[in-house]
Amino acid sequence: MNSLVLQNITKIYPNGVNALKGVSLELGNGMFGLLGPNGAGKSTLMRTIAALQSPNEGRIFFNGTDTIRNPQFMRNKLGYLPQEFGVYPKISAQDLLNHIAVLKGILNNTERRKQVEGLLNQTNLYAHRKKAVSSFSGGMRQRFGIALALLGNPQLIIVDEPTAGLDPEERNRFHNLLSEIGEQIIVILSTHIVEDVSDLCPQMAILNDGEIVCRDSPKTLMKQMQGKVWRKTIRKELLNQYESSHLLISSKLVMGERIIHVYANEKPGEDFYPVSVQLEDVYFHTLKLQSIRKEEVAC
Ligand SMILES: Nc1ncnc2c1ncn2[C@@H]1O[C@H](COP(=O)(O)OP(=O)(O)OP(=O)(O)O)[C@@H](O)[C@H]1O
Repeated sequence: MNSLVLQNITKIYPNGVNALKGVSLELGNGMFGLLGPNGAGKSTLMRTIAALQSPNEGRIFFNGTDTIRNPQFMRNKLGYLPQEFGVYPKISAQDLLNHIAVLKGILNNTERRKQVEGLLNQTNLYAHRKKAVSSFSGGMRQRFGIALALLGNPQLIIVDEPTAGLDPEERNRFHNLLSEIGEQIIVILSTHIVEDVSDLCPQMAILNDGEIVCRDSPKTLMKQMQGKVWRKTIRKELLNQYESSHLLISSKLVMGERIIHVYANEKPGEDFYPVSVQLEDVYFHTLKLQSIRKEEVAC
């Protein structure tokens, strides 16, 4: 069993942005979802875990080794699929994988060929192995990114915003791929897409404004809110009114109708109906409570 322990990670960029404010987390094998809005600090945290940048304070242990003091230990064990890959060279998928495998220290030809072919198969790219990665679709690039990340049998995989921009079919394929690899090692999935976490991750945390504001299993979090989320269809001009009189956690258009979800211990009024709680309710409720707390502190 692998273990990743973060203790009190703080990151302040040179421009003064305090992107992480004392983040502590403990993870074991399996898929872990790190959910948070844009700017919450997810990529900063992923880059810090990946030993691509140092925190100002705090410690990180992977399988007992301090990886801030010994970043190479982490780099040898890590597969990282960053949010943006930059520009791919115009060489074939197979050649690029082969090249990176050499850089990762897989020098034995037979072993390298076996890994490269295995990964092209696993990511469903074998038929496209001779094509340039620069000609791949978004979904194929993401799967190729996973193949790159898996070279060298890493013990920890970090995927940062992997499904943004993928169509539903590619997203599904990508999910299947991730869940296949997620059992024997630690996989951290950093995303602002709630469904990615609810579909894939038995454990999760919400990061908001540089702080972990909740950490549990999606199941437990949803269960805690069961019976306390209510739905109502309203006229759109009444939205502000409901916002000031209820703890409104979300409002969206469904087939042209404005549907609101509110949090309340008891039925909050006429025409409200109980909702089968989804992770999205947990997420928006958590963010809403945070913003209320911040407003109270500011007053
Ligand atoms: N290199 C940097 N220098 C200065 N500030 C930065 C740098 N990288 C990120 N930030 C700032 O740190 C905060 C957290 O950014 P980060 O990219 O980690 O968040 P995120 O949750 O990954 O968001 P997104 O999903 O939009 O990428 C933001 O305010 C961002 O502007």
